[in-house]
Amino acid sequence: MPEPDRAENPVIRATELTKTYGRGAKAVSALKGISFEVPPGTVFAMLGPNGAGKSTTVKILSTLSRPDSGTAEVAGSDVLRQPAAVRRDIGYVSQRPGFDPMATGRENLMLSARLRGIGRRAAARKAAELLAAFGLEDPADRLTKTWSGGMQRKLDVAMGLVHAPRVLFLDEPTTGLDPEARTQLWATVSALTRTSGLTVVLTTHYLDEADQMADDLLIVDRGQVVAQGDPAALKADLGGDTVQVDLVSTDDAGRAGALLERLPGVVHVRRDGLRLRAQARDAAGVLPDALTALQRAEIPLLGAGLSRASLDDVYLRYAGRAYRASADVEGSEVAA
Ligand SMILES: Nc1ncnc2c1ncn2[C@@H]1O[C@H](COP(=O)(O)OP(=O)(O)OP(=O)(O)O)[C@@H](O)[C@H]1O
Repeated sequence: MPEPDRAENPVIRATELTKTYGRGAKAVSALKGISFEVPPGTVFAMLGPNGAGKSTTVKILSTLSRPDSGTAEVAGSDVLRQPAAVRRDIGYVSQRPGFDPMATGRENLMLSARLRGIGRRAAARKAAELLAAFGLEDPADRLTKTWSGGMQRKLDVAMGLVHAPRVLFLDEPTTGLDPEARTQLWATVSALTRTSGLTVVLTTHYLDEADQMADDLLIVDRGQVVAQGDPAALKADLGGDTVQVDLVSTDDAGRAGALLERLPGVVHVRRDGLRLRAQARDAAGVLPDALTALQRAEIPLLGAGLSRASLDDVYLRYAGRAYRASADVEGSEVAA
Protein backbone atom coordinates (compact mmCIF):
# COMPACT_ATOMS: atom_id res chain seq x y z
CA MET A 1 0.00 0.00 0.00
CA PRO A 2 1.38 3.45 -0.83
CA GLU A 3 2.12 5.69 2.13
CA PRO A 4 0.34 9.07 2.03
CA ASP A 5 2.57 11.59 0.30
CA ARG A 6 2.98 14.28 2.90
CA ALA A 7 4.93 16.49 0.50
CA GLU A 8 1.78 16.80 -1.66
CA ASN A 9 -0.39 19.89 -1.31
CA PRO A 10 -2.77 19.62 1.62
CA VAL A 11 -6.33 18.75 0.58
CA ILE A 12 -7.66 21.01 3.35
CA ARG A 13 -6.14 24.21 4.61
CA ALA A 14 -7.93 26.07 7.41
CA THR A 15 -6.51 29.39 8.55
CA GLU A 16 -7.50 31.27 11.70
CA LEU A 17 -11.17 30.26 11.64
CA THR A 18 -13.34 32.02 14.20
CA LYS A 19 -17.04 31.64 14.93
CA THR A 20 -19.26 33.07 17.66
CA TYR A 21 -22.88 31.99 18.12
CA GLY A 22 -25.36 34.51 19.58
CA ARG A 23 -24.70 38.02 20.81
CA GLY A 24 -24.01 40.00 23.96
CA ALA A 25 -24.15 38.14 27.26
CA LYS A 26 -25.36 34.96 25.53
CA ALA A 27 -22.52 34.86 22.97
CA VAL A 28 -20.66 31.54 22.72
CA SER A 29 -17.23 31.69 21.17
CA ALA A 30 -17.16 28.28 19.42
CA LEU A 31 -13.92 28.78 17.43
CA LYS A 32 -11.17 31.12 18.54
CA GLY A 33 -8.78 30.96 15.58
CA ILE A 34 -8.31 27.39 14.43
CA SER A 35 -5.64 26.61 11.81
CA PHE A 36 -4.56 23.25 10.39
CA GLU A 37 -3.74 21.34 7.22
CA VAL A 38 -4.83 17.87 6.15
CA PRO A 39 -2.63 15.76 3.84
CA PRO A 40 -4.48 13.90 1.05
CA GLY A 41 -5.33 10.19 1.35
CA THR A 42 -5.26 10.14 5.14
CA VAL A 43 -7.66 9.74 8.03
CA PHE A 44 -7.62 13.02 9.94
CA ALA A 45 -9.33 13.02 13.34
CA MET A 46 -10.49 16.02 15.33
CA LEU A 47 -10.62 14.98 18.96
CA GLY A 48 -12.13 16.96 21.80
CA PRO A 49 -14.83 16.88 24.46
CA ASN A 50 -18.41 17.95 23.70
CA GLY A 51 -18.58 21.63 22.85
CA ALA A 52 -14.90 21.86 21.81
CA GLY A 53 -15.81 23.20 18.36
CA LYS A 54 -15.39 20.10 16.21
CA SER A 55 -18.81 20.13 14.53
CA THR A 56 -18.60 23.87 13.93
CA THR A 57 -15.28 23.39 12.13
CA VAL A 58 -16.64 20.55 9.99
CA LYS A 59 -19.75 22.57 9.13
CA ILE A 60 -17.59 25.48 7.95
CA LEU A 61 -15.38 23.18 5.86
CA SER A 62 -18.41 21.53 4.29
CA THR A 63 -20.03 24.96 3.52
CA LEU A 64 -22.98 24.42 5.88
CA SER A 65 -21.89 27.35 8.03
CA ARG A 66 -19.82 30.50 7.51
CA PRO A 67 -16.91 31.55 9.72
CA ASP A 68 -16.90 35.06 11.22
CA SER A 69 -13.31 35.38 10.06
CA GLY A 70 -10.54 33.25 8.64
CA THR A 71 -10.30 31.26 5.42
CA ALA A 72 -10.51 27.65 4.38
CA GLU A 73 -9.77 25.74 1.21
CA VAL A 74 -11.09 22.25 0.56
CA ALA A 75 -9.94 20.20 -2.45
CA GLY A 76 -8.51 23.35 -4.00
CA SER A 77 -11.65 25.51 -3.65
CA ASP A 78 -12.40 28.32 -1.21
CA VAL A 79 -15.35 27.50 1.07
CA LEU A 80 -16.68 31.06 0.97
CA ARG A 81 -16.00 32.01 -2.66
CA GLN A 82 -16.52 28.62 -4.37
CA PRO A 83 -19.01 26.72 -2.19
CA ALA A 84 -20.57 24.79 -5.11
CA ALA A 85 -17.17 23.45 -6.16
CA VAL A 86 -16.43 22.42 -2.56
CA ARG A 87 -19.80 20.63 -2.33
CA ARG A 88 -19.06 18.68 -5.52
CA ASP A 89 -15.83 17.33 -4.06
CA ILE A 90 -16.98 16.42 -0.56
CA GLY A 91 -19.31 14.03 1.21
CA TYR A 92 -20.77 14.96 4.60
CA VAL A 93 -22.24 12.48 7.08
CA SER A 94 -23.85 14.23 10.02
CA GLN A 95 -24.31 12.98 13.58
CA ARG A 96 -27.98 12.24 12.82
CA PRO A 97 -29.11 9.36 10.58
CA GLY A 98 -29.66 10.49 6.99
CA PHE A 99 -31.26 7.38 5.47
CA ASP A 100 -34.96 6.73 4.86
CA PRO A 101 -36.02 3.88 7.19
CA MET A 102 -38.95 3.01 4.91
CA ALA A 103 -36.69 2.34 1.92
CA THR A 104 -34.21 -0.50 1.36
CA GLY A 105 -30.45 0.03 1.55
CA ARG A 106 -30.12 -0.18 -2.20
CA GLU A 107 -32.96 2.31 -2.73
CA ASN A 108 -31.37 4.76 -0.29
CA LEU A 109 -28.07 4.60 -2.15
CA MET A 110 -29.76 4.93 -5.53
CA LEU A 111 -31.71 7.96 -4.34
CA SER A 112 -28.57 9.65 -2.97
CA ALA A 113 -26.80 9.07 -6.27
CA ARG A 114 -29.75 10.34 -8.32
CA LEU A 115 -29.91 13.48 -6.13
CA ARG A 116 -26.26 14.05 -7.03
CA GLY A 117 -27.26 14.03 -10.70
CA ILE A 118 -25.98 10.53 -11.49
CA GLY A 119 -27.89 8.60 -14.21
CA ARG A 120 -30.02 5.56 -13.28
CA ARG A 121 -27.63 2.87 -14.59
CA ALA A 122 -24.53 4.43 -13.11
CA ALA A 123 -26.42 4.93 -9.82
CA ALA A 124 -27.33 1.22 -9.72
CA ARG A 125 -23.70 0.28 -10.38
CA LYS A 126 -22.46 2.64 -7.67
CA ALA A 127 -25.04 1.31 -5.17
CA ALA A 128 -23.94 -2.28 -5.82
CA GLU A 129 -20.27 -1.32 -5.50
CA LEU A 130 -20.82 0.46 -2.17
CA LEU A 131 -23.02 -2.32 -0.76
CA ALA A 132 -20.15 -4.73 -1.47
CA ALA A 133 -17.44 -2.41 -0.08
CA PHE A 134 -19.37 -1.97 3.18
CA GLY A 135 -20.36 -5.64 3.53
CA LEU A 136 -24.05 -4.76 3.20
CA GLU A 137 -25.03 -7.08 0.34
CA ASP A 138 -27.08 -9.44 2.53
CA PRO A 139 -29.52 -6.90 3.93
CA ALA A 140 -29.38 -4.69 0.79
CA ASP A 141 -32.98 -5.25 -0.29
CA ARG A 142 -34.62 -5.16 3.14
CA LEU A 143 -36.19 -2.01 4.59
CA THR A 144 -33.45 -0.22 6.53
CA LYS A 145 -35.70 0.18 9.59
CA THR A 146 -35.05 -3.56 10.16
CA TRP A 147 -31.24 -3.17 10.03
CA SER A 148 -28.92 -3.15 13.07
CA GLY A 149 -27.49 0.18 14.26
CA GLY A 150 -24.07 -0.75 12.87
CA MET A 151 -25.48 -1.54 9.42
CA GLN A 152 -27.48 1.69 9.39
CA ARG A 153 -24.40 3.73 10.25
CA LYS A 154 -22.41 2.05 7.49
CA LEU A 155 -25.21 2.94 5.08
CA ASP A 156 -25.04 6.59 6.16
CA VAL A 157 -21.31 6.60 5.42
CA ALA A 158 -21.81 4.81 2.08
CA MET A 159 -24.44 7.42 1.12
CA GLY A 160 -21.78 10.11 1.58
CA LEU A 161 -19.65 8.38 -1.05
CA VAL A 162 -22.05 7.92 -3.98
CA HIS A 163 -20.47 10.71 -6.03
CA ALA A 164 -16.86 9.58 -5.34
CA PRO A 165 -15.86 12.67 -3.33
CA ARG A 166 -12.24 13.54 -2.61
CA VAL A 167 -12.97 14.34 1.03
CA LEU A 168 -15.48 12.66 3.33
CA PHE A 169 -16.51 14.41 6.57
CA LEU A 170 -17.81 12.12 9.30
CA ASP A 171 -19.24 13.87 12.34
CA GLU A 172 -19.03 11.51 15.35
CA PRO A 173 -19.42 8.43 13.13
CA THR A 174 -19.51 5.74 15.81
CA THR A 175 -21.40 7.39 18.68
CA GLY A 176 -23.94 4.91 20.01
CA LEU A 177 -22.48 1.87 18.22
CA ASP A 178 -21.41 -1.26 20.07
CA PRO A 179 -17.67 -2.08 20.11
CA GLU A 180 -17.89 -4.65 17.31
CA ALA A 181 -19.79 -2.33 14.99
CA ARG A 182 -17.30 0.47 15.74
CA THR A 183 -14.33 -1.75 14.91
CA GLN A 184 -15.97 -2.82 11.64
CA LEU A 185 -16.66 0.77 10.61
CA TRP A 186 -13.07 1.79 11.42
CA ALA A 187 -11.74 -1.03 9.24
CA THR A 188 -13.97 -0.10 6.30
CA VAL A 189 -13.10 3.60 6.48
CA SER A 190 -9.35 2.91 6.76
CA ALA A 191 -9.51 0.58 3.77
CA LEU A 192 -11.24 3.27 1.70
CA THR A 193 -8.48 5.79 2.27
CA ARG A 194 -5.82 3.25 1.34
CA THR A 195 -7.49 1.97 -1.82
CA SER A 196 -9.12 5.07 -3.28
CA GLY A 197 -7.01 8.00 -2.11
CA LEU A 198 -10.03 9.38 -0.26
CA THR A 199 -9.32 11.76 2.62
CA VAL A 200 -11.50 11.22 5.68
CA VAL A 201 -12.00 13.93 8.28
CA LEU A 202 -13.76 12.62 11.34
CA THR A 203 -14.73 14.19 14.62
CA THR A 204 -14.78 12.11 17.75
CA HIS A 205 -14.78 12.36 21.50
CA TYR A 206 -13.50 8.79 21.81
CA LEU A 207 -9.78 8.69 22.61
CA ASP A 208 -9.42 5.10 21.41
CA GLU A 209 -11.11 5.91 18.11
CA ALA A 210 -8.70 8.79 17.45
CA ASP A 211 -5.76 6.62 18.48
CA GLN A 212 -6.65 3.70 16.21
CA MET A 213 -8.02 5.53 13.20
CA ALA A 214 -6.04 8.70 12.77
CA ASP A 215 -2.97 9.14 10.62
CA ASP A 216 -3.08 12.71 11.86
CA LEU A 217 -4.80 14.08 14.91
CA LEU A 218 -5.96 17.55 15.89
CA ILE A 219 -6.81 17.94 19.55
CA VAL A 220 -9.31 20.74 20.03
CA ASP A 221 -10.34 22.25 23.33
CA ARG A 222 -12.63 25.24 23.92
CA GLY A 223 -12.39 26.43 20.34
CA GLN A 224 -8.62 26.17 20.08
CA VAL A 225 -6.07 23.68 18.74
CA VAL A 226 -4.05 22.36 21.66
CA ALA A 227 -1.97 19.74 19.80
CA GLN A 228 -1.52 18.27 16.34
CA GLY A 229 0.43 15.32 14.98
CA ASP A 230 0.25 11.62 14.42
CA PRO A 231 -0.93 9.83 17.57
CA ALA A 232 2.26 7.78 17.98
CA ALA A 233 4.47 10.89 17.70
CA LEU A 234 2.29 12.84 20.14
CA LYS A 235 2.63 10.04 22.67
CA ALA A 236 6.38 9.70 22.06
CA ASP A 237 6.82 13.47 22.54
CA LEU A 238 5.61 13.10 26.10
CA GLY A 239 8.93 11.51 26.96
CA GLY A 240 8.01 7.95 27.81
CA ASP A 241 5.64 5.95 29.94
CA THR A 242 4.08 6.89 33.23
CA VAL A 243 4.42 5.92 36.86
CA GLN A 244 0.96 6.24 38.38
CA VAL A 245 0.47 6.71 42.09
CA ASP A 246 -2.97 6.77 43.73
CA LEU A 247 -3.01 8.74 46.97
CA VAL A 248 -5.32 8.19 49.93
CA SER A 249 -5.74 11.90 50.55
CA THR A 250 -5.44 15.01 48.40
CA ASP A 251 -3.67 16.62 51.40
CA ASP A 252 -0.57 14.65 50.40
CA ALA A 253 -0.66 15.68 46.73
CA GLY A 254 1.72 18.63 47.02
CA ARG A 255 4.39 16.75 48.98
CA ALA A 256 4.11 13.58 46.91
CA GLY A 257 4.28 15.53 43.64
CA ALA A 258 7.43 17.36 44.77
CA LEU A 259 9.08 14.07 45.78
CA LEU A 260 8.31 12.44 42.45
CA GLU A 261 9.54 15.46 40.50
CA ARG A 262 12.95 15.19 42.18
CA LEU A 263 13.48 11.54 41.17
CA PRO A 264 16.13 11.00 38.47
CA GLY A 265 14.52 10.19 35.09
CA VAL A 266 11.19 11.88 35.80
CA VAL A 267 10.28 14.35 33.05
CA HIS A 268 7.27 15.92 34.72
CA VAL A 269 4.44 15.16 37.11
CA ARG A 270 0.73 15.81 36.55
CA ARG A 271 -2.13 15.51 38.97
CA ASP A 272 -5.60 14.23 38.20
CA GLY A 273 -7.66 14.08 41.42
CA LEU A 274 -6.04 11.55 43.74
CA ARG A 275 -3.83 10.22 40.94
CA LEU A 276 -0.32 11.50 40.27
CA ARG A 277 1.28 10.62 36.97
CA ALA A 278 5.03 10.93 36.62
CA GLN A 279 6.22 10.76 33.03
CA ALA A 280 9.62 9.06 32.83
CA ARG A 281 11.94 7.78 30.12
CA ASP A 282 12.42 4.55 32.08
CA ALA A 283 9.21 4.36 34.09
CA ALA A 284 9.83 0.73 35.14
CA GLY A 285 13.19 1.77 36.63
CA VAL A 286 11.68 4.81 38.40
CA LEU A 287 8.77 2.93 40.03
CA PRO A 288 10.80 1.31 42.89
CA ASP A 289 12.48 4.65 43.67
CA ALA A 290 9.09 6.36 43.72
CA LEU A 291 7.67 3.81 46.17
CA THR A 292 10.70 4.07 48.44
CA ALA A 293 10.61 7.87 48.47
CA LEU A 294 6.88 7.98 49.27
CA GLN A 295 7.20 5.31 51.97
CA ARG A 296 10.06 7.21 53.64
CA ALA A 297 7.92 10.33 53.67
CA GLU A 298 5.09 8.27 55.23
CA ILE A 299 2.64 9.10 52.46
CA PRO A 300 -0.01 6.33 52.30
CA LEU A 301 -1.05 5.00 48.87
CA LEU A 302 -4.11 3.23 47.51
CA GLY A 303 -2.06 1.78 44.69
CA ALA A 304 0.76 2.34 42.24
CA GLY A 305 1.72 1.04 38.82
CA LEU A 306 2.99 1.67 35.32
CA SER A 307 1.04 2.71 32.28
CA ARG A 308 2.04 3.22 28.68
CA ALA A 309 1.72 6.74 27.31
CA SER A 310 -1.83 7.21 26.00
CA LEU A 311 -3.78 9.95 24.29
CA ASP A 312 -5.23 10.63 27.74
CA ASP A 313 -1.72 11.69 28.78
CA VAL A 314 -1.33 13.76 25.61
CA TYR A 315 -4.59 15.56 26.33
CA LEU A 316 -3.70 16.13 29.98
CA ARG A 317 -0.34 17.57 28.98
CA TYR A 318 -1.61 19.96 26.32
CA ALA A 319 -5.11 20.86 27.57
CA GLY A 320 -3.95 21.00 31.19
CA ARG A 321 -6.76 18.81 32.53
CA ALA A 322 -7.83 15.20 32.34
CA TYR A 323 -9.87 14.26 29.27
CA ARG A 324 -12.47 12.35 31.26
CA ALA A 325 -12.94 15.25 33.66
CA SER A 326 -13.30 17.84 30.89
CA ALA A 327 -15.73 15.60 29.02
CA ASP A 328 -17.77 14.95 32.16
CA VAL A 329 -17.98 18.66 32.83
CA GLU A 330 -19.65 19.01 29.44
CA GLY A 331 -21.98 16.12 30.25
CA SER A 332 -20.72 13.71 27.62
CA GLU A 333 -20.38 9.96 27.61
CA VAL A 334 -16.80 8.90 27.06
CA ALA A 335 -15.66 5.45 26.07
CA ALA A 336 -13.92 3.49 28.79
N1 LIG B 1 -26.32 26.81 16.49
C1 LIG B 1 -25.74 27.11 17.64
N2 LIG B 1 -26.19 28.12 18.42
C2 LIG B 1 -25.59 28.44 19.58
N3 LIG B 1 -24.50 27.83 20.08
C3 LIG B 1 -23.99 26.81 19.35
C4 LIG B 1 -24.58 26.40 18.11
N4 LIG B 1 -23.85 25.36 17.61
C5 LIG B 1 -22.87 25.13 18.51
N5 LIG B 1 -22.93 26.00 19.55
C6 LIG B 1 -22.00 26.09 20.71
O1 LIG B 1 -20.69 26.23 20.19
C7 LIG B 1 -19.75 25.45 20.93
C8 LIG B 1 -19.06 24.47 20.03
O2 LIG B 1 -20.01 23.52 19.56
P1 LIG B 1 -19.67 22.32 18.54
O3 LIG B 1 -20.96 21.60 18.26
O4 LIG B 1 -18.88 22.83 17.42
O5 LIG B 1 -18.74 21.41 19.47
P2 LIG B 1 -18.34 19.90 19.27
O6 LIG B 1 -16.92 19.83 19.67
O7 LIG B 1 -18.68 19.44 17.91
O8 LIG B 1 -19.25 19.15 20.31
P3 LIG B 1 -20.28 17.97 20.08
O9 LIG B 1 -19.47 16.74 20.16
O10 LIG B 1 -21.20 18.12 21.26
O11 LIG B 1 -20.98 18.19 18.80
C9 LIG B 1 -20.58 24.79 22.04
O12 LIG B 1 -20.46 25.59 23.21
C10 LIG B 1 -21.98 24.80 21.51
O13 LIG B 1 -22.93 24.84 22.57
